[in-house]
Amino acid sequence: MSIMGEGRPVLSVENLAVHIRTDAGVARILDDVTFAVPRGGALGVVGESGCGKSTLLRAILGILPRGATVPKGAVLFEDRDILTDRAASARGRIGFIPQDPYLSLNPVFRAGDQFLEIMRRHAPGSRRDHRDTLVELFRAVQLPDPGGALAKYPHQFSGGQRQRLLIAAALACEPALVVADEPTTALDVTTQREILGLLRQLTTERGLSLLFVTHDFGVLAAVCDQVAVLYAGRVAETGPTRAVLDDPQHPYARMLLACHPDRAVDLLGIPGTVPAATAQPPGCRFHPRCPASRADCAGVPPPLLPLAAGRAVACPYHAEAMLG
Ligand SMILES: Nc1ncnc2c1ncn2[C@@H]1O[C@H](COP(=O)(O)OP(=O)(O)OP(=O)(O)O)[C@@H](O)[C@H]1O
Repeated sequence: MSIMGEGRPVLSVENLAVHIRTDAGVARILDDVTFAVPRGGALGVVGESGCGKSTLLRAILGILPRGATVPKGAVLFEDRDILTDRAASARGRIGFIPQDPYLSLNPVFRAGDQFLEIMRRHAPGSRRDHRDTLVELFRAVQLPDPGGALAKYPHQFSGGQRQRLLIAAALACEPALVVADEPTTALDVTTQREILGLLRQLTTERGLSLLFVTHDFGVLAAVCDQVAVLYAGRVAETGPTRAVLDDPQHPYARMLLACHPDRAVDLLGIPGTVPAATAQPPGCRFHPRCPASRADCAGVPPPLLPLAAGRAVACPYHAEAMLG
């Protein structure tokens, strides 16, 4: 079922569960996660530290850590399950923008050589074609002296310029989907705003779909038209970003937004903590912290219930909770 938009989504995560065996028991990191990235749209996954954002990205990129199992679910990229269908390998078709531009470039290779090597492996065309594409992309991401940038080493760029380089690299193989992991966390606020504007502009101009992971509602609102709010490895709420931010339905989303309407996501000051992945409570994983919880919230985990206008909420009592 597509809950996010019309037409066939470029990426559909369906009922995904990811477990990792640890010395402390099985970490049930993701459970029944369902959302879709509409073709040409931008979906943000937002949640507190430890809610499973990185694990979700790893599943989508096919790089789950050793010991991880997927007891349930599918990750459909252009209609093929990239978890089980090796031929559906998404390499080159999913561009990835990592969190930290300082750690993500090899310091001993020139920028051009690093990216040309990736393109040699994943993009059709000659080295000359790839060079032309890169220079065009360096111009598109507004790097000074796009031609000269090919010959520079990473330390010769500023932090913001390195993030521009990585955006160019993510677009180099003409991906259908760009996945970004908090790509502006390491940057100052002004540079952050510029990079987010650029990312939004480039993905819109090129008709690309974007999956954006963040812990920051302000960043989410600047980039994404759809949102999935994660809590302890489950989707609490999904829908159009503006509607969810203006009128959240899940008690967790409401409490988060009441704390920090346009800043980082965390529930500091609200009793309890995010449960450890090896000790998830039964039923609704938020119920021990939820002021509206009832006895049956500790029973069966609540599924996402469709609401009007493309929204869905994993709380059968959301309407009553609104009154409380
Ligand atoms: N390899 C692993 N082995 C055991 N537990 C893990 C492993 N990787 C992650 N976890 C646990 O899974 C949960 C989710 O972790 P994950 O890194 O996916 O969250 P996150 O939302 O990306 O957090 P952050 O924003 O802090 O990076 C956490 O409780 C974490 O401790």
